Amino acid sequence: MTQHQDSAAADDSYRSALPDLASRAFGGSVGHANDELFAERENLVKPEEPVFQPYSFGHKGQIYDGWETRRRREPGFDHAVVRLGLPGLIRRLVVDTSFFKGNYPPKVSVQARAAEDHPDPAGFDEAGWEEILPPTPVEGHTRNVFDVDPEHRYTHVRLCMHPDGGVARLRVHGEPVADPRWTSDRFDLAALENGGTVTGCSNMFFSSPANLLAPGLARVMGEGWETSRRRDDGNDWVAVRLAAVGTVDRAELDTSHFKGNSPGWAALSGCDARVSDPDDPGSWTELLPRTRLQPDTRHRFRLPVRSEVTHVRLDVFPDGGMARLRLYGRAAESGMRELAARWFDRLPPEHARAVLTAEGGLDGTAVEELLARRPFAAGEGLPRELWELLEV
Ligand SMILES: NC(=O)NC(NC(N)=O)C(=O)[O-]
Repeated sequence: MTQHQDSAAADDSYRSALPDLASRAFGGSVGHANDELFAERENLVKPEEPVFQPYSFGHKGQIYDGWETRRRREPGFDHAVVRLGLPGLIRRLVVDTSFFKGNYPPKVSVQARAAEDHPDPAGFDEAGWEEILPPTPVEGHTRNVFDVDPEHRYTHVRLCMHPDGGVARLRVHGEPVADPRWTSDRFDLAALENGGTVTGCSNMFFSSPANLLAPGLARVMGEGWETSRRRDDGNDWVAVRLAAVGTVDRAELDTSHFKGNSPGWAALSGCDARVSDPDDPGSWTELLPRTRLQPDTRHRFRLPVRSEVTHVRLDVFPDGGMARLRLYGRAAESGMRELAARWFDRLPPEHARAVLTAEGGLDGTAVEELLARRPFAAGEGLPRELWELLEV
């Protein structure tokens, strides 16, 4: 684990660019806290930055935009359980104590676990938590950043304050890992929740291109991707690595909320990085020719070209903003095997045993043999027998 504060954290561009798996914007939820007398646990995962108004008192005391417990008079620690909106590999924790100056916790710790189905977070047994950040001192009114590298795919995290106090936000940056049992024949190969990721863009002055791949509809312009006004002859673009190699046959280009700043036109192209270099402009094939767009509209296009691609590039002309980009299609068999292996390899052993026994009906010996064969992602992907067993 490495701990640092803002400026050093910004240097690690890989971790900085990862989505916040806990964010409410992706469906994260704080399902349980042992105490929240001063300020509600739900504030922990709000996507917006915390705010503070001095001398604002409610019935319980000063109002804080965070999770705050009462002063503890007995031994112990306070804890809040977050269900990740996007289960995945956790790579950075941000314990943001903004505005908590005389009431921040001297130490925090974080545990994680992987749960099947939808258990009540108040009923989790103590034994199922794996520690990903041991009790560690934090500063008040500070974004306390911890880079971590746990091996497993987790669905829940627990923030502990030792012994008590208040935290404004908990950010859990990481790589989403899709559960292949929830993909269908045709699915959105670009979606963040399926494992799609932005690999580059020309400009992100007003808002991040990662928003294009977020679940659901954008509620406001700020929840999409917006570039600054271009004053040259070029055009803006974003490149996406798909969740799996496959063919894209439908695209949705959603300019909702972009009324005075929608692009005039857009085009899509694809590249198969298994056989050609995405950095070479000659590697890209047209999927959707340059097409007129309307402001504030969910455009749907059928794409005639059906070659297998690993990356898709959206060009907008000349600049502007877009709420969502959806790229529906079919994963190639090799792509699906790899996607499934990425998930299976990272299941904590107990979770993998539960999945194989419940869904696959395998006996104990067969289960242990399969676990001993991990990792599958480095080779051919998840073997067909397992694939069929799990009805992926
Ligand atoms: N002035 C305070 O912030 N006091 C207390 N907290 C709230 N929210 O009033 C406390 O004791 O931690």
